[in-house]
Amino acid sequence: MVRKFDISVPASSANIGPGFDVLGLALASYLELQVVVEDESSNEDKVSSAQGETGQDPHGVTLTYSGEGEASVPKNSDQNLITRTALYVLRCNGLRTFPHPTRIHVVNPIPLGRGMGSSGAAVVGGVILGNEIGQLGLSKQRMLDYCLMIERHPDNITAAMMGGFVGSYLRELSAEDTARKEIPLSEVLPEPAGGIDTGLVPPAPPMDIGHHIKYDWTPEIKCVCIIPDFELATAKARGVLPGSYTASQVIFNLQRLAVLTTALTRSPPDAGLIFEAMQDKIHQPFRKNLIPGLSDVLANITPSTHPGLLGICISGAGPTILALATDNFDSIATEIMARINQEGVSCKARVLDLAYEGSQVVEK
Ligand SMILES: Nc1ncnc2c1ncn2[C@@H]1O[C@H](COP(=O)(O)OP(=O)(O)O)[C@@H](O)[C@H]1O
Ligand SMILES: N[C@@H](CCOP(=O)(O)O)C(=O)O
Repeated sequence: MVRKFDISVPASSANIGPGFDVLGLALASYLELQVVVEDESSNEDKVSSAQGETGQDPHGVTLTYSGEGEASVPKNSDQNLITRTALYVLRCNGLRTFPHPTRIHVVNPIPLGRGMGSSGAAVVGGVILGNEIGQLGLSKQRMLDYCLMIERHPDNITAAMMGGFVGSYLRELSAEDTARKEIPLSEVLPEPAGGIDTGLVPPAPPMDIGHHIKYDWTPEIKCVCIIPDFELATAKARGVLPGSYTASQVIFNLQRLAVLTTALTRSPPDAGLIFEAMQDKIHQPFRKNLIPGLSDVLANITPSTHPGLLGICISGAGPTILALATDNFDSIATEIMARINQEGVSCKARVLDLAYEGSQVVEK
């Protein structure tokens, strides 16, 4: 029996200024996994026979790619983030490998390492892939737990899984569950073992790690994404943040966060309110120097210089810059790009709507 299905997962923009590790917007640009499973009955330990037949992939998966990351991402199923994540989900649920043969074609429009949630989308796609391949029947809420074992900040993951404009937090866990959540990534996603199945069962996630709420969104607001032509690993951009903050820095952000989540639901949006509510003291001041031209952009492009603009922030960990706007999208993008170009960095712009629905599986 042949089963064919597509999984689509939206890009995302996290933080939106003051909501560091809290707010996420799902963006209408989708990572797509086109999956063909030719024999669903063979999901047993067939690692060695699969290896023998394909001669290449340790799990007998044919993984092909087009789009962003085509040249650079690993195509081996035990190295690729999407398939490693799916293997993690399968192994937590008593299945050792993919059914053989499995073919996966990835179409990826989300640029890697730019702050548009490429790794979050890959992790969400991988968890959904594991759920579908293993026919596990996990709910989206339970799948979020698996995602959060791999990417520990809930903002991108929740937006990519659930869609829309979301706020999320990680639940405080019991001592026992905290220990399980802190398990090193290498144990959750074991390093490639050259196809040798050690039989180890990875730690399953605690139940209900992340909670979220989906806010309304004013549909006339679009996301103008200015994407510089260089990668900034999220780990590096988290590495420049301080270990502690003053009360005034924290209060500054809390005040704005409380206003911003409702301000973005009102029509017509109040540009003066939103612009100020998108200011931040928790991450942007420390990351600014990693993005040439950003200080200039933040200081000089405002709703009074550019009607239609509502606010500007770093998208996720950067280097993409996110401008929320209701009008004049092209002129806002051109002005931001010019200031980044002045620093010798080229960039491109994309104007995106919100992805209201989040991740989806479509049977073919
Ligand atoms: N579609 C994908 N397939 C495989 N790996 C991916 C994919 N997308 C992202 N990754 C992995 O995630 C890394 C980028 O993650 P990260 O630094 O968090 O940036 P981003 O802001 O884009 O999420 C890539 O270098 C790659 O290792
Ligand atoms: N809250 C995180 C978000 C990272 O998003 P990404 O799209 O850059 O992976 C952070 O700011 O570090």
